[in-house]
Amino acid sequence: MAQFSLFAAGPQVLFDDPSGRVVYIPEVVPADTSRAWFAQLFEGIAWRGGRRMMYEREVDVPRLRAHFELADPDLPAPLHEALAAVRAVVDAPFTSVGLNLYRDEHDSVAPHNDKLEDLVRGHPIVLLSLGATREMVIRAKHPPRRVLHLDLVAGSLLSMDYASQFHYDHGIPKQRAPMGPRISLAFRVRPPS
Ligand SMILES: O=C(O)CCC(=O)C(=O)O
Ligand SMILES: [Fe+2]
Repeated sequence: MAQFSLFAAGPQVLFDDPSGRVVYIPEVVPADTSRAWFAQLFEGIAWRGGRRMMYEREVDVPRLRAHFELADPDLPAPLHEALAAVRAVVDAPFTSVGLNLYRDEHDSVAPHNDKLEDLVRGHPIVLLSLGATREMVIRAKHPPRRVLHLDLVAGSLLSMDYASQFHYDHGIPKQRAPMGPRISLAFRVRPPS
């Protein structure tokens, strides 16, 4: 089971019950480090757009993405360092990192749970935020439909356990106010393919 081994600025347990455990941990990465990682990843990653079907129409995925296996010998240096920072706080044998780039307030990720077939039971998904602060909405799938609005600040971690993916959706909604770019790094323990 994943365990927290070190609490930088103090974790905020958003919920921890049979429906799942979700914990926000601010200030895990110092501001100058998270700025440097952001700049290196923003410039250095081969970001990909995507297409998906929506209401029987193909549309752009409203953000850019990238993905690495953590065992990749070509893993970019900031991702190595970010993995070490995450592993210092969340003790799970992460195997992959998914990167999302929200270019501005128009980019988003629709409410979803992470695909269970991409996750090993018992291990959390951990999101490390860089760049602009964006709001995450976490909403229970079943009544009473508890809703949490959470600001994901640069340098923070959000850990969502496996069970929470059954019971909650999470998303990053579009905003009206102008926003700078944000990068999130989603560390996962994926089953061997
Ligand atoms: O950008 C985020 O913090 C959330 C990303 C996410 O939910 C995902 O990649 O599955
Ligand atoms: Fe997700």
